[in-house]
Amino acid sequence: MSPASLSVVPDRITVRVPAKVNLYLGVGPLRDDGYHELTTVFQALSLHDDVTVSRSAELQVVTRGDGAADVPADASNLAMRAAELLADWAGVPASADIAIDKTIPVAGGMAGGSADGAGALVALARLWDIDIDRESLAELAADLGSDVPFALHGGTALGTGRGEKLMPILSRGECHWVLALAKQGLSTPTVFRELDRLRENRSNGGELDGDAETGGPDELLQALTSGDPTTIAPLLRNDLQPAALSLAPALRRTLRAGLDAGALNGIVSGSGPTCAFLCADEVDAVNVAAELSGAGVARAVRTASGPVPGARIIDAD
Ligand SMILES: C[C@@](CO)(OP(=O)(O)O)[C@H](O)COP(=O)(O)OP(=O)(O)OC[C@H]1O[C@@H](n2ccc(N)nc2=O)[C@H](O)[C@@H]1O
Ligand SMILES: Nc1ncnc2c1ncn2[C@@H]1O[C@H](COP(=O)(O)OP(=O)(O)O)[C@@H](O)[C@H]1O
Repeated sequence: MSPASLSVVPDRITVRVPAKVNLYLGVGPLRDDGYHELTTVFQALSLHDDVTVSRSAELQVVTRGDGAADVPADASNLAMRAAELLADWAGVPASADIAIDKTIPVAGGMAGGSADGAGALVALARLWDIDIDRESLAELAADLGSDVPFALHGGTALGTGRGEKLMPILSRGECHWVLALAKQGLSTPTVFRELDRLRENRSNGGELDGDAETGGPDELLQALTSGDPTTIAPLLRNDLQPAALSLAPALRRTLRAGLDAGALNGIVSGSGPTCAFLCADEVDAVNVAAELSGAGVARAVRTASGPVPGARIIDAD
């Protein structure tokens, strides 16, 4: 046997996967399949979950770290669903121990569950020695959830369809963020439903705060090529924000506190309730984070930067 054919498949693999923030989230009408048509600009952030897989006779998952108690340990865990989906695709038995180390807030609008699904796909493809091309992996990811393909992709990308169709975006420099984590999560489908309700209300003569009829993300895409945070900041937009604020009104105070602390701009991250503040540079981000912590408007405050790469193996033995 030649040395090459002895190529070793590791028994234990760790994949690191980033959280995301939507710099732009345009929500179109509700489709017949229950999803909304989106135009979104994702950025992957330096806040991550680590997914470690190792050999086992069964398939099981354990979650540790921030919010672990709120993550299901059964077949509904996105990492377990990823394992079943990949095993099915490859025709191999779905057996592995999966350990998730969470830093991404659960139900926080930062795609933590999606990150774990993407991480499990990448880690298990290696553990089970499955030869799968990027395109097929992205298709499996899209089956798991609208945000999962971006967790594989990372960087900065334009998402269309229900968010699963991706195009990389040219962006220069680094964005420095402060993240205000909330005590309680928000359910993504509930927030989309609330937006539909508010829009229905508006069409009957009511007002929908912050749902301005503006153009697409072209100006933001242009600003991202300049890499200047002061140009990017006023172009941040999230159509889900009025719905998240309607369900969690206390977030208005959080957003105000971030601006008072010196952030260039603040938005609800995706379906919320995490609030993301763009800062001028790393030093400003540390100062804003310190002041925001003191304001008592968040469960925890973190700093993060982006863009960072998507799901990648960081350890294998
Ligand atoms: C809102 C966003 C913005 O990036 O992320 P989060 O803030 O939740 O992380 C995403 O669209 C969430 O993506 P993801 O969390 O993968 O959602 P999915 O599992 O695909 O869908 C969960 C539910 O959200 C609603 N949904 C999701 C995506 C979409 N384009 N339209 C929708 O209406 C549907 O009710 C769907 O049944
Ligand atoms: N591995 C996982 N990590 C976090 N949540 C998960 C996971 N698997 C399933 N879930 C479920 O998905 C829901 C949404 O979680 P998450 O992806 O963290 O939030 P969001 O969709 O707001 O970004 C959670 O409330 C939880 O019930």
